Amino acid sequence: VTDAGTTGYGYGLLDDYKSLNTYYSNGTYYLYDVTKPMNGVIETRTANNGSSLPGNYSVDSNNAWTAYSQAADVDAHAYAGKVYDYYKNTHNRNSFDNNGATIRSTVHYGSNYNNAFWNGSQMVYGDGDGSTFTSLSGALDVVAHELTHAVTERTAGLQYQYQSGALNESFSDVFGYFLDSGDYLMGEDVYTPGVSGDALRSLSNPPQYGQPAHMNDYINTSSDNGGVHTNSGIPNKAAYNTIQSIGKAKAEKIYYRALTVYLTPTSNFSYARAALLQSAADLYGSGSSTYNSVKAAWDAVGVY
Ligand SMILES: O=C(O)[C@H](CCc1ccccc1)CC1(C(=O)N[C@@H](Cc2c[nH]c3ccccc23)C(=O)O)CCCC1
Ligand SMILES: [Zn+2]
Repeated sequence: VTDAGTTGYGYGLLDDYKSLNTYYSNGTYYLYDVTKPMNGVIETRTANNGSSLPGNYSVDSNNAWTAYSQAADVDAHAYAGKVYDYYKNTHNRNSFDNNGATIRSTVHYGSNYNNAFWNGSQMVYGDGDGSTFTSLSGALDVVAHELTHAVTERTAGLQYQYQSGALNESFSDVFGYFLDSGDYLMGEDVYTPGVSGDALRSLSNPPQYGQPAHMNDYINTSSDNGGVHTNSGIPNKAAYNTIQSIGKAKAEKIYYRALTVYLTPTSNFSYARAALLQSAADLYGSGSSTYNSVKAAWDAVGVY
């Protein structure tokens, strides 16, 4: 058999069956998805619990990716494909650069590594320590969060500090919701596997996980790049208010337009309000109920 795109299957971290777009070459199957338009490739690799990137391709002998040790690879690959499809089908964006850039993930990064990140070139996922986290690629909202950092980097370029950094964080959480909109929680599928119902963050109730939900409670700090993972609660709450009043379909159009057309590297919360209002006006009219709902959403968190 010559080299070819193939379809395999496997089980994710929640023991859920997933079909996989794989690649066959010379007796080995790879997590290498060649089904996207304009040669947009999605590839998944493993660091084998080391810390050198990008690591080696995840491989299998028979295209049945059923070993538990492969579950993080299966989820990273399948979820990256889902996020690719979301940006292409909903926003007509072909990968994070809108030019078919290869989407690369590396799983099994580090030892008991309780985090994940976009490093400017690729997504990287730890396996967690089994108590605080399980493998972080096991959550679609986490994968969408990381890939949205790549989109933000190529569009608004929001600097990762203070208010622009909290906006950067918020847009990643909000698009995490757009992908995984069964709840307003962030990371619930991989956070504290031994505890059900908790999460890393909540868009509907940021204070539940130690985040402010109003400008009066903005945290002035230099840690975490100026509290980017804390102060994101304020724009996250505004996004929740917006989604609740106008619905997901309109909200995702407004958020994508603000991110790709109006926001800049130094945009602050007030500028984000203006960018979202302008996007609402562009798409639905400046006197529309949609416009007024976005205005009310930001009034409610004390950002004008
Ligand atoms: O993408 C991001 O914003 C986070 C990237 C964190 C990071 C940055 C630079 C180098 C290494 C890691 C990763 C995620 C995050 O929100 N991390 C938070 C919360 C967190 C996860 N694991 C932790 C361990 C200790 C403390 C905090 C955390 C953080 O790093 O603050 C996003 C979704 C889930 C994990
Ligand atoms: Zn982030």
